[in-house]
Amino acid sequence: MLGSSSVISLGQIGIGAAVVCLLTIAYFAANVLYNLYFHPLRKYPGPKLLAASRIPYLKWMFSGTLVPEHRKLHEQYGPVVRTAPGELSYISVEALKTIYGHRQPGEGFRKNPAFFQPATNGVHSILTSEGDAHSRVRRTLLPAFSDKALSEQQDILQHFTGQLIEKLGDRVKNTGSEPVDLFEWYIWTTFDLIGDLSFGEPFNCLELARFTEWVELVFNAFKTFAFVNISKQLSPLDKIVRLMIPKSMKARQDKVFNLNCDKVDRRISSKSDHPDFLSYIIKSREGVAMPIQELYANSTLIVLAGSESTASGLAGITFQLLKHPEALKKAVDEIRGSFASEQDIEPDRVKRLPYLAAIVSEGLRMYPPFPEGLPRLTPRQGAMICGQWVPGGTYVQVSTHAAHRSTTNFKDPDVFIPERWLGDKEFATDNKEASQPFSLGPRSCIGRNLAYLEMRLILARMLWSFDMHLSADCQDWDEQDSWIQWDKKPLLVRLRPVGKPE
Ligand code: HEM
Repeated sequence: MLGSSSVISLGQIGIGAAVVCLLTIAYFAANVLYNLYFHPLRKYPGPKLLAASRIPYLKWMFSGTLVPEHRKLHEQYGPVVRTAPGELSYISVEALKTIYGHRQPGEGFRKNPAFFQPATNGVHSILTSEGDAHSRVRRTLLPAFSDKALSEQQDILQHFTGQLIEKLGDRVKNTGSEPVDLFEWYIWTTFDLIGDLSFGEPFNCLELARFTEWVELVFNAFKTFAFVNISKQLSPLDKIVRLMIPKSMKARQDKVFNLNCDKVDRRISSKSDHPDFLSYIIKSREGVAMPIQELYANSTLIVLAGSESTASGLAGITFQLLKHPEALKKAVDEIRGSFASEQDIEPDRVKRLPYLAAIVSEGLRMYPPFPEGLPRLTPRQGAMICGQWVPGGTYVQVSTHAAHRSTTNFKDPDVFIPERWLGDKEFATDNKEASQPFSLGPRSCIGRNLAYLEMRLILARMLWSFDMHLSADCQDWDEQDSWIQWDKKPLLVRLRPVGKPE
């Protein structure tokens, strides 16, 4: 009796499981059919596989190959491609202006909330806040990035650039022609600088010529964000996937955040007049110009946003320059011909060197530090993009690298030609506005002028002080995967102090 009832119940379980399986298959099949034949984006060009399901897109995100895949898609399908069931990618200037440009009345293009999470204390930073909250934070932070602030911060920039040159000089003296990993040295410099500008104290990477604990903890933070983003898109399995993220990762995030809070507290109580970012936010009469929890969130974000990105840009520009001897010679001639001594290489003067400006623009076009698109959601009421209607709630983006490397925007897009930024007639048809490494509009990079100045000053002093040769095994250095930022490899370069015989 007992045996037969358990057989029946096993049978019932089997039937139940089969029904669940069939229903799941039917749900997915109906979803695929809807995506292909009834979805409002069905008429947009793109491969059927991408229109049917988001899985191939997530696979590219996971494997770090979004950048080359987007480029291939735009080469095959044109300026707009349906890259997932509810997602469109663009490469034109018109799309850039519509999606990221200044807000029209009404609800604009929001950052995709699935991708942008608040800081560890649950408070949104400038990067993740929206609407009026974002405008208020941006207004409060802007004085710290103004021209006036930048000119007051020049000594700090000079100090760390000088330290980089001095330490590299010592290193070359001790190890001779052994190549150095310039990316590593650039990142130590930009971290020290951003630490000093954010908290009034550097991270001491240059001093010790290595990553210090704090920097090691936050280096590659964007890679972690990329994997959290992927997990969030696997709904309804996202909760299970997130359970698989090691607890140590969360503990690491908390530790960094708490260390930052201590640094901010120390800086506020120091009452120092060091011209760092906080000095423009701490007002002696009114106290601090934003709630303290918001200040913690923003200080942490600024260190993350302003360190690896600038080092990445510097490494990309140096790589291109060393691969192109003619451009390198012109840059060296301009720098060594413009100054009488190293002390004369001042931020105000490097800003006026046209060839240096052109190599920075061209280097960032070829190797934008954030090469993927910046995802946005269309407003609820929908929007016209490039003359075509896009329904509300659609994911849209301009794929940065694909736009920078498209023949519809640039002649010979894969060739490093600084002259295209100097009015060379051969490149008169270039669509220069399509190169936007800092994005544009109200959410564009607030640290753009600082980053430009930092990169120009460091490059000028490197080219003044050293003859540089790219190591033979780094000729394909820029072939890299990406998880929000490039997954950088060591940039091995042999340095010889100028004037020193081989
Ligand atoms: C070459 C170096 C840099 C590049 C290529 C770069 C690029 C960008 C891009 C593309 C965005 C837009 C992000 C989005 O829309 O989601 C952005 C935003 C931002 N960047 Fe940068 N950045 C660089 C350096 C810096 C520096 C040095 C700082 C500060 C010290 C900084 C601070 C910020 C902040 C605070 C935002 C958020 C702005 C907002 O949402 O209003 N960045 N950056």
